[in-house]
Amino acid sequence: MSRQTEQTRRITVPEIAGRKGGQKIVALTAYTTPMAALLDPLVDLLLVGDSLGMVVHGLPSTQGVTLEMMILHGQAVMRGSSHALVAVDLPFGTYEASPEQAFASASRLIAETGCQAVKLETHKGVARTIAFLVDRGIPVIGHVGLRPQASNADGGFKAKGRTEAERQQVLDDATAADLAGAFALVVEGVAADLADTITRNVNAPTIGIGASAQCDGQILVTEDMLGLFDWTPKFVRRYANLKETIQQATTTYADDIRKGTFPADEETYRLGTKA
Ligand SMILES: Nc1nc(=O)c2c([nH]1)NC[C@@H]1CN(c3ccc(C(=O)N[C@@H](CCC(=O)O)C(=O)O)cc3)CN21
Ligand SMILES: CC(C)C(=O)C(=O)O
Ligand SMILES: [Mg+2]
Repeated sequence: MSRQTEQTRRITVPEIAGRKGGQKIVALTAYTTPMAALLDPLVDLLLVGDSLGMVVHGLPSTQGVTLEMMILHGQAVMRGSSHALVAVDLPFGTYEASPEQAFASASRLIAETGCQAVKLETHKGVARTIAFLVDRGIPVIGHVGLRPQASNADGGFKAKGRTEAERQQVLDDATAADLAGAFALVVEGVAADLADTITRNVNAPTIGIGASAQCDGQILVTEDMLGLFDWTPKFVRRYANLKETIQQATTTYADDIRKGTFPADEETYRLGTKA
């Protein structure tokens, strides 16, 4: 047996690509080493999403996220994981100008973090950039439908598929990314029947977020799923209430300090004194 098969081995790009119509892809976002370490054995794919700008840095949108931020968090997630495939988002302004700009940014993400793939928000014009990266050995996940980096142009975060023209646009974006060689497609915030049509019409597995259960996998922002926030998009299911857990723990900690019961004897060093 080779050393690699004895140890845990990361899920590969071809393994995720091969999940079309098969076992569902389980994906979550991760931004830090400890969270990555907790999620890693339980999921197939960890995404270092540019949502980290909003979720951990308090920005109002994802447009202020830099490549340096993505590299720092990508490195942290790689240190905490050994099983899941790790993909990192290309942030706003680091790939749209040209395929060459995209290659420079994507190759830095791969080289400096060790991640296996990059994700970019895609419309028809980005398809030739996807082909350019894929031709040069960089696996790409496309992201269609609600594109948070386009929130200024869209007038906010708007679900897609309200008009026939919009439905055709999103389907064209998805088909173009698929033909350009994306190995998976995130489909965000689209009408369920449109997500189904996309899933049936592309070769790449689709990973839904606010899309449809017919997608080949699902992703959520981990902090949303764990119940850290009061408001979340409609598509989030809360699987825990960490906000309440953290507030209760902190309230008890504060009470103990104020009462003088923390730290106790067993939490205190009594080192004695040597002669
Ligand atoms: N915490 C968090 N979760 C996310 O899923 C997420 C982020 N942050 N930041 C980056 C993007 C932004 N996302 C968003 C943000 C807002 C809506 C939103 O307002 N949705 C409305 C839809 C309104 C409509 O019908 O068009 C909703 O009510 O769900 C959706 C996705 C998804 N991403
Ligand atoms: C929500 C996912 C798909 C994402 O792009 C992000 O976290 O930035
Ligand atoms: Mg993103």
